[in-house]
Amino acid sequence: MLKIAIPNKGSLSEEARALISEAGYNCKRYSRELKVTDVANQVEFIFLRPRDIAVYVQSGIIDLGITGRDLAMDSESEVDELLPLGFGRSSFCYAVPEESLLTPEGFKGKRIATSYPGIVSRDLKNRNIDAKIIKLDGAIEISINLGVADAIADVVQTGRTMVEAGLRISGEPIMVSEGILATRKGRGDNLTAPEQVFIERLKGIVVAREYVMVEYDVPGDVLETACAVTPGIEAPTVAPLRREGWFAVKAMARKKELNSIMDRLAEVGAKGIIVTDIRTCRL
Ligand SMILES: Nc1ncnc2c1ncn2[C@@H]1O[C@H](COP(=O)(O)OP(=O)(O)OP(=O)(O)O)[C@@H](O)[C@H]1O
Ligand SMILES: O=P(O)(O)OC[C@H]1O[C@H](OP(=O)(O)OP(=O)(O)O)[C@H](O)[C@@H]1O
Ligand SMILES: [Mg+2]
Repeated sequence: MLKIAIPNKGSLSEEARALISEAGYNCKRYSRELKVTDVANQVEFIFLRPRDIAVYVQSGIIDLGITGRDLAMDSESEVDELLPLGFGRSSFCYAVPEESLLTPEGFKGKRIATSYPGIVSRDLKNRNIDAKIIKLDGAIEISINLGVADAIADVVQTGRTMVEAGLRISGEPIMVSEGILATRKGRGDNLTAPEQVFIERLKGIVVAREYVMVEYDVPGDVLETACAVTPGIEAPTVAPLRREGWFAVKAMARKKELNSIMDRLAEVGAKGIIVTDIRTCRL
């Protein structure tokens, strides 16, 4: 039976379960079960600490796992990223007190607090800087205030926690992260049929979340201009309207470009522009 690990708590947990349910699998926990078996799909979902998932995946005990790219990197496990999942997006950054001029280049001999010692020690090594890493479990932002560190390295999403702690980001982000689907290193070209089905279903949803379906009516003389605004994936669908010289156009478009696309369509004379979400897709 296919064994898939899901974070049992933390930022990735809820979205991972929602994605898997949307893909037609049953991973519903009623209380604190460590495993849920989806008999119909022959999959065993195992609930693990997100930080441990890459370690299990590397060993081959678990076939596939959802974790954070930063957590996988920190654990120094030998895993391959099969699919970025589009949630749990964050940057991993150094920060120092707002008034401090300290930059990562000046970290020699300083104390850096983090819960990601693997990432930080590797980064400091790349920079050829000898600093002391203080390993803490959480609430990293307060550590400078409490006097145990001179700088920190932590996850930044909105940046609110850092600002509230009176800190500012120092230097470029060390890495950007999001939830990922991982497998043991080198297995990527050698996946079983049930694993491929699982990946394709997840990919369908992850891609669909980035796109919308745009439909509109347009007069023939500006059809080409409008199609250039919504080229779709292959090409837009164009059908004649029951109105002389008018056409209906339908195409997928990137969600983040949507408002500018609508502005441009309206400008060229498109009417009845309708946008709908796509739940899942196979491109
Ligand atoms: N505020 C956040 N927004 C988005 N992603 C986040 C956020 N905080 C942590 N992450 C991501 O979630 C993963 C860490 O999950 P983990 O469960 O270990 O920490 P957590 O969400 O801080 O949970 P907890 O602190 O409750 O243990 C990492 O991949 C990290 O980049
Ligand atoms: O940039 P922001 O939007 O403020 O989010 C980032 C914060 O969120 C997480 O903390 P969490 O709430 O999980 O607490 P923790 O530090 O104890 O892990 C992370 O460790 C940062 O502290
Ligand atoms: Mg946390």
